[in-house]
Amino acid sequence: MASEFKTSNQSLHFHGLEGQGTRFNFDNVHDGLSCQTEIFTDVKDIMSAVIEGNNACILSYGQTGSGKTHTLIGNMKSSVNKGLVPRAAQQLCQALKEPSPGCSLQLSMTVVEIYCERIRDLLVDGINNANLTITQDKVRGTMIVGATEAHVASEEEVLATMFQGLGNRAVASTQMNATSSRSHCIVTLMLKRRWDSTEDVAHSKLCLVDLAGSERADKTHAVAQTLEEGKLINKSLSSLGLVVNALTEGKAGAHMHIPYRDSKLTRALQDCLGGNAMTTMIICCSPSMENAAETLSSLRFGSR
Ligand SMILES: Nc1ncnc2c1ncn2[C@@H]1O[C@H](COP(=O)(O)OP(=O)(O)OP(=O)(O)O)[C@@H](O)[C@H]1O
Repeated sequence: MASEFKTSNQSLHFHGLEGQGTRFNFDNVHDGLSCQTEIFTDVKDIMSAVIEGNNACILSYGQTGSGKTHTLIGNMKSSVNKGLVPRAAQQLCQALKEPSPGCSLQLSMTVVEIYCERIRDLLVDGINNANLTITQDKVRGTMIVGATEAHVASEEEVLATMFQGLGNRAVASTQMNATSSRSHCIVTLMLKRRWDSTEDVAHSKLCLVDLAGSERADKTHAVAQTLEEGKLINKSLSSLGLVVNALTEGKAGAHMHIPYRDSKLTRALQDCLGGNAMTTMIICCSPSMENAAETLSSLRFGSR
């Protein structure tokens, strides 16, 4: 049985559980009939910000199987159903061809995952890179030390690199999704701008984050390793929520400590979440009544 969603452009009335239902307001709300082109339109300001030199982040949040990877990657065989990463790649690669006068642009990318609070470079095989560290570079901002940086110049190169990385991602079969993502996967597209006359450089980046599923352990029938993974996933998602809360309250005027260092996820995304960076979180929801409790929890997370 399906949960009941009544949606308008910016609000959603969710009536999946007992009671009167709950209304949520978001910048944009899409139902099952929306296509990927519409979702990309919602993030067009983010794309402009990155091309103009700011950092940005798009996070895909939701329980396992709710469509996070679908939203970011989509169906490559159909131009209508391509996800956000190929669309962002296309737009950034187009920008490479149209630099401002006296300026040149270069694009590079990293693909990493955070699995059980350990950062792994997905662009190399093997376990030697299984616990990379994070540093704060004076010029480039938050960096993952030792992550392979691939130079890319076309959408095809971005996608080939991304799929090479995704092939190495940690997945497990849970009761809710046969190939459930058990890690947070971060695809970072980095734009370097260089002025010919002064040789000055400026960096901006877009982090596209496929978060691990926010499921409850009892629903997935998780045992041992999967259960431990689940606990760490939930802990890091909760840290993300606390950082988002602190940033929102900080904007309201209070001088808040932002707990970026409480998880690898928030530390890795530090300069794409706060300051002048633009952040969009996409909350993916299951239409099934069976998942109503998770859906409500995801909607509450997104409305912080
Ligand atoms: N809006 C959609 N339209 C068509 N198919 C979808 C949609 N959302 C999800 N799916 C399909 O549902 C399945 C699960 O989706 P997906 O892998 O994106 O979930 P997920 O949230 O990333 O799960 P996990 O956290 O377990 O990795 C996939 O086969 C995907 O193609």
